[in-house]
This record gives sequence, structure tokens and C-alpha cells, in this order.
Amino acid sequence: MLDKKFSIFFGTQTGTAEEFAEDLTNSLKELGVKCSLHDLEDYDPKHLPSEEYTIFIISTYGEGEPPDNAIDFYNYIHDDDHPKTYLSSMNYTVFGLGDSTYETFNYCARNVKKKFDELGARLFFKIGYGDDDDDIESDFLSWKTNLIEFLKSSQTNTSTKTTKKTTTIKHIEYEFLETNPEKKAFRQDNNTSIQLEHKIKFSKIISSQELHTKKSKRSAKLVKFDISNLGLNYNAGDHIGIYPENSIENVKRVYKLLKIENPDQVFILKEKTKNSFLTKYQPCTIKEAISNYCDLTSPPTRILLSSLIPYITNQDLTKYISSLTNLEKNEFQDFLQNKAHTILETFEFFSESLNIDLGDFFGLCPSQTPRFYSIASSPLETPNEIHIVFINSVWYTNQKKKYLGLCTSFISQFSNKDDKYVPVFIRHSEFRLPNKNQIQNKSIIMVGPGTGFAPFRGFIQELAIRKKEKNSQIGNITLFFGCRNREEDFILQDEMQNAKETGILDNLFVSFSREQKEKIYVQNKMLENKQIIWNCIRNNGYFYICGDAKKMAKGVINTLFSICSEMGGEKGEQLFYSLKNNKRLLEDVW
Ligand SMILES: Cc1cc2nc3c(=O)[nH]c(=O)nc-3n(C[C@H](O)[C@H](O)[C@H](O)COP(=O)(O)O)c2cc1C
Repeated sequence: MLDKKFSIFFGTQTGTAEEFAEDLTNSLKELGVKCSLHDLEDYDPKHLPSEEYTIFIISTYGEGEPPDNAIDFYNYIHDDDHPKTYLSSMNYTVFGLGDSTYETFNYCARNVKKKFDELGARLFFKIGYGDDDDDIESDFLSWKTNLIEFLKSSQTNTSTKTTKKTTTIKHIEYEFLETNPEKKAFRQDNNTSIQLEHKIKFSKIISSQELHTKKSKRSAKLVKFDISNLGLNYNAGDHIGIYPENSIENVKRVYKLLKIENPDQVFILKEKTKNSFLTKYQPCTIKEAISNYCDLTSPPTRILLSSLIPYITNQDLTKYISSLTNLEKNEFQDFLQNKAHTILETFEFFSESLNIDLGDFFGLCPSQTPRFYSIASSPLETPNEIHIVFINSVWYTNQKKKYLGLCTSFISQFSNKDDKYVPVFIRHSEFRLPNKNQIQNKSIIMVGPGTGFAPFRGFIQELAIRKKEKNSQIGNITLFFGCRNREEDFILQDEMQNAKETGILDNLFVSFSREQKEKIYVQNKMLENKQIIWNCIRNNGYFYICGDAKKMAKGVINTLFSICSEMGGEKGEQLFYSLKNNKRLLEDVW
């Protein structure tokens, strides 16, 4: 089969599937296989029937939805008009990226497979499922190894030449320019007129407000963005994607690594690299490229480590990298915990033996990825603003080395005075209030502890306006909120209490997990108020959950099931199982 021509497609939200697809393409090319790589967003799916061998690497987002760049493709294959033999000439395999914490584990890959089968396509190699709750890269690499072994073993045409893996360095050429004639740079403070990718806009940060009290050791922020005249339409419940900027300390570390003396120098890469930003927004200055287009802070992947090998001059280090990139988890984990926790630290760790220049660095370093936040406002209340709420993330390695979340620490530092413009875009979500007709006399229950309250702040703003409308007959509205301690992290308490006092919320139940010996969570408050929950469910109401996927959302769903079962017996259980399909149980969890 190595003599066949393969088309490899990726569907990705945050770049992992793209990295895997590129790696597979490189591995197949090294074997001498003819293959082409396609972003599903740029591919016209009408060409699918003429494809012979295809490989789809695709992630799942939202609640079992395809990632943004695969939506058109996904809708196209699900079009009812295709005949049953539509893809009968196509052979395919799929590697899905998902997270087993979600009930909708790898839905998108599974649905693509189901649809391809229905349309007559032939699965030529078993589908792989990667689990981001464990070690998704190792899932992918084992699937890839098996795929390559399979392709080799089913080789019929012995005359196919396989090229030997070569270690010759392929330098990425670049050129310095006197000026920046096209002014294409992605981020230009104060200038919203430059051409960006269609959906990305520069939005000004209006304010950043601390929400925890001084007694709290943590920090949570309410940040407001100005979107007036940007043409960004959003609904309460949607997400905002934000492109963070690398800290100046990290940017200076790259100057040191690459011995850059004049970071304001304008340059252009002479060829396409995997860094899609550089391809789109060149020419730009070295500083702009390192600050905005490079992911310096994610953990390195084994794929990134392997790609450094040709540039390493020390044989022992080359062997060391090879040992890290085989699938032994412990050695790789030890590298991440004790030697290099981020991509920048990886470059630094090998720097003495790493023979790379500016062009190579941009060829090797992955693109910066957007961070997504649940919008915490309603356009009915603030049409010219988008609000978000987040915890400033901090974590430590086993060695107690401290790391700050890139995007949260980047946004937190600005206020109105700073005139800071940030590239943002909207990701529409299905997590939204029922429309006018659906909501008549229906109850709504919202469970959102901590920053999981974010979308419900937007819902409450919207309900306040909807309740004032003529003939509006909305049922009971209940909010379950939870935090550690009322004196530390009861965020936006005034707003919640005001909503209760003014009758927008009929019920507000708050659990404080650390005010007493035993932990009290939102689930406990749900059990205490099971009659309200059961009334909502049996009368076709809506149940929303936002926040932590791993423990909270699972716990809340289990509690909801036990309430339905206890209050309604077998019928109650059936009702519970129908909630998801009827879109009356909605989750925005991470
Ligand atoms: C907001 C959010 C929603 C997600 N929803 C799902 C889901 O419904 N099912 C699933 O299997 N994985 C889900 N995932 C996990 C991603 O599919 C997984 O992290 C994957 O590796 C991302 O790949 P990408 O970077 O190529 O988009 C979700 C992740 C996030 C952040």
C-alpha cells in the first residue's frame, strides 16, 4: 500500500490534531509515500469521492461537536442528499482526539466513521482514539506505528522505493527587510484597521476587577472587553477566543537563545512553515513574531523533541532525545517535571548543542493557540461589551517551580488606562437559554460553582430583560453556586443576591466547601432541594451545568440521576436519559 497516494486531513480547535497530522505526513514522506496534508477548512469536500486513500485526524469539542475548522466538512458529509454509494471509491481511516472525562468521548471521530460507512467508504485500517485525560500523544504515536507497520506489511508492489530517514538539516531561509511595507503584523496596539483573518478582531480591555477578597490566597478576575463597532455578534453562553501575548521575560529569553541584537528588525521567512501565523502575517518584526505567534509555554511534545534531533550536535543528547521519544512514559514525565516544563525551557535545555538560527526556530516552534472563556455577559444588557470571569491559574512542578497561566496573567495586568487591544473572536455555542416559545412556563436550573457561574451571569442578565417583556411567563429560576468560603471567594455575591431580591432568581442555593469540617458541595445542596429539581425535570424544564468536567460535572450528573430515580422511579430514570437528546440538559465544562 506504500505505493498509494494518501490525503491526510486535520480537524482541530487548539492545534493538537494539526501537529499529529503533520507528524504523520512527515513519517509517510520519509518512507517515500506520496501524501498531501489538508486543513479541513480549506478543503472542498465535493472532492472526497475522487480520493482513493484518506486519513482523518480530528478532535471533538463542545458537547460532542466537531472543531470549528471541520464544521463545513462535517455538515457536508451529513447532508441527506448523498447516495449510499457516494464514497464507495474511498478508503479511509480515522484517528480521533478526545477526552474520556466527557460523556461524548470522541463523538466527532465516531460520527465521521459512521457516516463514511453509510456512504460506502472502506475502512482500510482500524480507527484510533486518543484520550487527552491520559497521554494522548502516546495514543497517537502507537496508532501511527501500527498504521505504518500495516502499510509496510500490505506492500504489494515491491518496486516502491522507501527513502531512508535522513538527518540532513533543512534550514528555513529568511530575509531581513528595511521596512515593513505591508504592515501585516497580527497585533498592533491602537490600530484596528489592519486586515486580520476574517473572524479575529482587536478588542480593547476596559477594566480588570479582582473578585476574591484579601483573605483569599487565590485571585479571580472579572475582565471587560470593548466590542463597539467590531461587528462581533454574541449570545449569552457563547465563548470568546483570546490570543495571549508572551511575557516580555520569555521573549527576551528567546532573544538570548537566538543571539538576537535587534528585535525590531523586520524579516520574512522565504518558505511556508507549520507556524500558520507566520505564513499569514508576514513580514513583521522579530519581536512581534516571538511575542505573538509562538507557543513558548505549553509542555513540549515528543513530536517536538524528535524534530530537534537533526539540529543537535552532541551524539549523547541525540540518543537521550531518542530515548525520551519512545513510548516509555516515566522517562518523558521525568524530563517534563525536572528538566524542561515548557517549549521555551526545552530549547534552552538543549541550547549548547542546538544549531538553529532564526528561521529554524520559527520552523520548529509551534504556533500560539487561542484560549477560550465562557462569556459572562448578555448582549441584551451590554451590547458593546463582552465580560469574562476567570481564576488566575498557577501551578507547580514536583520541584515546586511556579508557573502562571499565560492568558490569564496576560489579560489580568491591563486596565482602561493601558489602551491595550487584544485579538479576540467568538465561538458560538449551543449552551444558551431556550427561546421565547420554548421557555413559556418552563423552569430553569443552573449549577455553576466558582467561575462556572460565568455564563449564568449572562443568563441572569438576559432573564431580567426577558421577564419584563409583555406576556412573559417564565417558570422558576434556580441557581446553585459553590465556593470555598463566603469571606474569600464568594465571587459576584452582590449580583447573585440582587437577582434573588429582585425576583429574577426564585432560588439561590450556595454551598461553602471549606467552612466546616466535612466538605459541602453543590451536589449536597441539590439533594437538599430535590423537590425543586424534580419539579423542573418532570415539567420539561432545563438543566444547565458549567465548570470543572472531571469531578463537579460528573458528581452533579450522578446526583441528578439519583434524584430522578428516587422521585420518579423507572419513569424518572427514563426522563433523565431523555434529557440530553431533548437538549434540556446542557453542559459547558472543561
Ligand atoms: C471546551 C472543551 C470541550 C471538549 N469537548 C469534548 C467532547 O465533547 N468530547 C471529547 O471526547 N473531547 C472533548 N474535548 C477534549 C478535546 O477533544 C481534546 O483536548 C483534544 O486533544 C483537542 O485537540 P485539538 O487541539 O486538535 O483541538 C473538549 C475540550 C475542551 C477544551
